[in-house]
Amino acid sequence: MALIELRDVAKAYPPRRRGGDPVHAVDGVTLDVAEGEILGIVGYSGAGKSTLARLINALEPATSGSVVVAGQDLTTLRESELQKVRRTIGMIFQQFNLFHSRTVWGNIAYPLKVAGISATEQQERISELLHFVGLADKAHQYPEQLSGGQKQRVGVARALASSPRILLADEATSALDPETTQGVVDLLRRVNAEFGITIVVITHEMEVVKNLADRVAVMEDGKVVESGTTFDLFARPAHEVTRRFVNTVVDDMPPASVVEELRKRHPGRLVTLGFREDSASQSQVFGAFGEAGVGFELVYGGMEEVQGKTFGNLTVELTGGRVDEAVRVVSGLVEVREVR
Ligand SMILES: Nc1ncnc2c1ncn2[C@@H]1O[C@H](COP(=O)(O)OP(=O)(O)OP(=O)(O)O)[C@@H](O)[C@H]1O
Repeated sequence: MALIELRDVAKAYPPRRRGGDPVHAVDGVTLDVAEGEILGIVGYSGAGKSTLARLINALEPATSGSVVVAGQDLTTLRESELQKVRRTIGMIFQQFNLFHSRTVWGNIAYPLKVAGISATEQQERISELLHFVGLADKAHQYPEQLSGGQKQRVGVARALASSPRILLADEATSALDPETTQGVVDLLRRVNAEFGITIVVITHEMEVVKNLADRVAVMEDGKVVESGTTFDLFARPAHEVTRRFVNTVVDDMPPASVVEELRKRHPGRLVTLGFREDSASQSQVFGAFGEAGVGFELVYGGMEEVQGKTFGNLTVELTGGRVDEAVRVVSGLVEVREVR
């Protein structure tokens, strides 16, 4: 059984104006998150990602459908039972949400105090967590003395303090620069690998999804429009929204503005070759061009690695030789699209 099971879940808010329509923030979502998995939830602003997170961590009730976390159907639980479920879920946020008047130590101690953990145990746990997130030397500093990346590390340590089974990260890296983001992504991978904690990452940053998630669900207008393994989604995005997200980090065909520039320098035939893990290799494809006496030059695109598998879209200029015959042969090996 999955650790999180959403079945036809909907959340509607009252109309914004009197006489208006209700806002369907989440609209019929069915989704499973397996124990130990890292799921990315991607979508533009207003797609319903944060609302879905609030349904999973029992901060709000669903309007309809069922939300089952660790075998418990949240829609049937009393408040005291919901509180227990909330304790199994840690959260980290875009703005870190640290207590500014408490030190790093005090921030991490807070959930432990609330849970009534003894002072000795608190000491031990906090010191362990500080080492884990690499902030042992910052215990007595205040959040304002820390960088964004360090603040988020405190956020992670505080979320882990109560030993959750699930960590929900809501745009947790969106306020950080790319290098710091990668540091937090690496930390979250360790959280998952070393403690087996299931992670749900809500983000609009595809670089984060690419480097962190096992599986991805793409949301639009409150619905999951596409889901699959991270590799499949990146290598073969089916829905328009997915394609737009994937194209922020993976080159597809060159866009019109680039084609115009390419044409000035490359008068030959331009084709985009789509390499996938189960298609032919680059040496087979370029060998076929060579055999037909066709010259080729790479002019746009590149190869990507996702989940340890490579794929990519390479646009090449073909010149001379038996080009039609070569393109026919290569079409049987990889996906070939003409650039016009
Ligand atoms: N408490 C609320 N009351 C009324 N409408 C809400 C409430 N919370 C969210 N909404 C609406 O529900 C829709 C989905 O919002 P949500 O915040 O879940 O989207 P999101 O994908 O997380 O976007 P963002 O990244 O901008 O937060 C939006 O139209 C939003 O205005």
